[in-house]
Amino acid sequence: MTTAHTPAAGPAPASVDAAVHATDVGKVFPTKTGEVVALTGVDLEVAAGEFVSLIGPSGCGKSTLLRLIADLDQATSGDLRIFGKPAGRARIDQDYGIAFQQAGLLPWRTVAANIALPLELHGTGKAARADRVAELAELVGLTDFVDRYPDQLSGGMQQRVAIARALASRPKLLLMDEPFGALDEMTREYLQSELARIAVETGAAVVFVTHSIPEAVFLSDRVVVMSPRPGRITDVIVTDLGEDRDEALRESPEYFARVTAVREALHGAPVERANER
Ligand SMILES: Nc1ncnc2c1ncn2[C@@H]1O[C@H](COP(=O)(O)OP(=O)(O)OP(=O)(O)O)[C@@H](O)[C@H]1O
Repeated sequence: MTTAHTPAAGPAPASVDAAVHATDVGKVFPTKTGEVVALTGVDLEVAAGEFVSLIGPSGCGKSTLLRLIADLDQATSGDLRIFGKPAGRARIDQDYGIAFQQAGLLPWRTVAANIALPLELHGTGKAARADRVAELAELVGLTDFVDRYPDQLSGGMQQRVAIARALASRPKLLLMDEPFGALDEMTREYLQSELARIAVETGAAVVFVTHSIPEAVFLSDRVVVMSPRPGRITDVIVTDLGEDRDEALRESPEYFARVTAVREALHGAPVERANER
């Protein structure tokens, strides 16, 4: 098996079906002490149903890129399309769901009512909402907890509620910024397995920001490596690990080889290109 690298530079071919299509995207923040170039020359295409992680040192622009995709901020230059639309249009159409490190649940609402929130905002009727909430609670393994309140749940369970809420409107794209960053290692690995299963079951594409190399490799079809000052993509590693992201994978030589490849790409060391031998 080979570890394939694709060059970070050069615009990807346009595809209307792509979940995300970024061409030469840049973001500059004006500050009192001068301009901060948070992103420059970002070319990235995330195919429908593809799981892509963004990894890199603090300040390399991972969250900024995710925020641009989510229409929480605007690019200074370049072109960004979500399923062929501008990010603002995709937001209105609820084409994507969002889950961040803080689950961000409403404490006065039950689990069911938190999951139902996007459906309420979308004007979904009560009966259809109840059906969908039951479906989502089952998907994330919280059927017995729908009447609980967030402060009665563990951190891992709260994140599962946040994932269910993000999936409520059946988005074909999930945007996740370190959703498991605050969890203990065992819960984290458990939720990684759950997320891998959910991504396959829903067919949603995922753009996932993380600081963890093993997490990125375990979950992703491709790991996008970024570098700061200015924030940019420096490498893209295809994991080629198939759809079965189970516990056996964590012990496999292929998995360790990809972890090593991402680590070397992050540290800027030349990685032996198996496909160029
Ligand atoms: N609103 C802002 N105003 C000014 N500078 C900003 C703003 N948001 C981000 N930046 C700067 O842009 C750069 C990229 O920040 P960003 O948060 O995207 O990095 P990151 O890779 O997600 O970092 P971390 O891993 O620490 O979360 C940093 O230099 C940061 O200081």
